[in-house]
Amino acid sequence: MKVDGKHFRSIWRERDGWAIGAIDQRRLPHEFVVARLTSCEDAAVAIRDMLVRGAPLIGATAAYGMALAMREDASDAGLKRAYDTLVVARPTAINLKWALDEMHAALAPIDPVERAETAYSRADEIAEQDVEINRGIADNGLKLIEAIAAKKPGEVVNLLTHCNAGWLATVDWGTATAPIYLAHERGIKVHVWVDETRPRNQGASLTAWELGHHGVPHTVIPDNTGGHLMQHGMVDLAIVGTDRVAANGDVCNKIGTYLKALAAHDNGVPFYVALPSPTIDFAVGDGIRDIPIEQRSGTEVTDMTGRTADGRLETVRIVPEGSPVANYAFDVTPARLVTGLITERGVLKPDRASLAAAFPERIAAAAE
Ligand SMILES: CSC[C@H]1O[C@H](OP(=O)(O)O)[C@H](O)[C@@H]1O
Repeated sequence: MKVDGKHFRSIWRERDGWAIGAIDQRRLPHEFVVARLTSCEDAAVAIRDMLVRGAPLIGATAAYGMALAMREDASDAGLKRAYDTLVVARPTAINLKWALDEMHAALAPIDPVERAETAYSRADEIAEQDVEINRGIADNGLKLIEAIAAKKPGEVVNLLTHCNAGWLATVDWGTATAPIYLAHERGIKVHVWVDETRPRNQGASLTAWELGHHGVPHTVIPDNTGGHLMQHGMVDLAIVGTDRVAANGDVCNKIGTYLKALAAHDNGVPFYVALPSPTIDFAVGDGIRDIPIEQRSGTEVTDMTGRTADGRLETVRIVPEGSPVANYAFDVTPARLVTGLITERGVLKPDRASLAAAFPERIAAAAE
């Protein structure tokens, strides 16, 4: 999307045709730094350390990581090593394994001499497919915003989102933000309550940054504010992203999503989840039981990094030395709390039958 009027994507193939450029999201919002990935290991570290993050972008990065790997070693052993290196970079977003399986399916059957070129072509396809899918999510989610706007002509449609499911979490457009950007571009008055999303602050640092640079009105709020806003009729619609949707419609997303869904359910606020179909894991029948929840370093909770009054970036500790810390990166919202799933093929009920009807080819693949 736009950064000060200039169009950017979150990841791209460099002009040299082989290195990969990506926005280093750890440096935002204070610095706009572009990283250059030149090896499979670079791609794996970028995913693990959250230089890139967000389920679809993790998938695209892994795809390009396989392409970088094929430049290094296109043998069968090299292909397996690349897959095994990348697949463990982060455990929760299913897009990582989905992309690697897509790349493996394209590369394993062919002559190693053809693998590097084929890998870059398939990775490009995965990236372009993400943009196209998210544009479809925008169209389908826009209808929900338009329906609310029609009931309150001339007034602002107030949305709430959690974490960053914006264009920074994908190759472009975002998932939860895609309908918001399209509504804004269509002249609908929207305003977004942006959950700061402790401990990594993806909302405060990333969603606020991208909405601001695209000119979308928004307000950053502490994570615990959403319920109060919903009680007072200040949220018309909640839209979040997801890292994995189980076949039964359970939704895994950034920690705190479940609590927001409970508040929305209690206050009759529509709670939608926006996702591209690669985020659906038909192999998982029960999200709460089966989806692995990543636990990250405690320093993400004990420390905070920000800009000092004189412009320096500093990290400070906010938790007493010696206090134990737990850092669960995701939680699972049961399908019963989800109003609908906004996908590229329409807005679906969060249940097995609806997902299978919309994506029969994915059911067949999961059964193989
Ligand atoms: C469109 S997927 C975005 C999804 O990914 C985020 O997690 P992380 O920043 O740890 O990669 C968060 O769960 C978002 O909803």
